[in-house]
Amino acid sequence: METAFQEGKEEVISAWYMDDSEEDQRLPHHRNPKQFVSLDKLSELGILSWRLDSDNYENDESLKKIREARGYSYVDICDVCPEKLPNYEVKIKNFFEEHLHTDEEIRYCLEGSGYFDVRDQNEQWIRIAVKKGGMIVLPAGMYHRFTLDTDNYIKAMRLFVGEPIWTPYNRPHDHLPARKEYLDSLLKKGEGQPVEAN
Ligand SMILES: CSCCC(=O)/C(O)=C/O
Ligand SMILES: [Fe+2]
Repeated sequence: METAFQEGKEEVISAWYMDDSEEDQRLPHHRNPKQFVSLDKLSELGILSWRLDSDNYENDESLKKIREARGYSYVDICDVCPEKLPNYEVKIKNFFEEHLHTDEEIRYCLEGSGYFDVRDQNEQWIRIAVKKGGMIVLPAGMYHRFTLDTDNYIKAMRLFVGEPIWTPYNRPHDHLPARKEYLDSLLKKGEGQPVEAN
């Protein structure tokens, strides 16, 4: 099974700190100079990632192993683009509201691309670009948001343990047990304390 980063192959998952401009959410929003974020840093924040063979997702042993190991019994596929997603404008607006879920958010990009934005331990936005073949898991209780990029299309597999619960809890929902458990997990990894600026 491949990690999301493979030497010599195009990255299917990359991440960077965002600027704070109000420009179109679909733009990359790099800082100047660019400040990339490693997959190790994402993993410290509780985010898992893999590179998978999206042309063979129906018979992919690596995907089967991940599903078995993590109990991802539910799968569906959703197209996010103006032509295919009913109620597109409302949904796109809702995806980009900062929110959390009480379960993991598991997405596997089969075609197209998109941005998942998360916050680091200092509340700074990190933009995670997911392309064809990239699969990510955002932990339960982690605030995040999603937007398409300027290509305006993603075909994503959504996975879940058991019957899916898609409810987004818009920020602030800090009293939820899932939020507390997420913050505790960061503390245990030594990631919970804000880093003092010099
Ligand atoms: C790429 S799937 C659409 C985004 C989504 O389902 C979600 O919950 C974003 O936070
Ligand atoms: Fe979400």
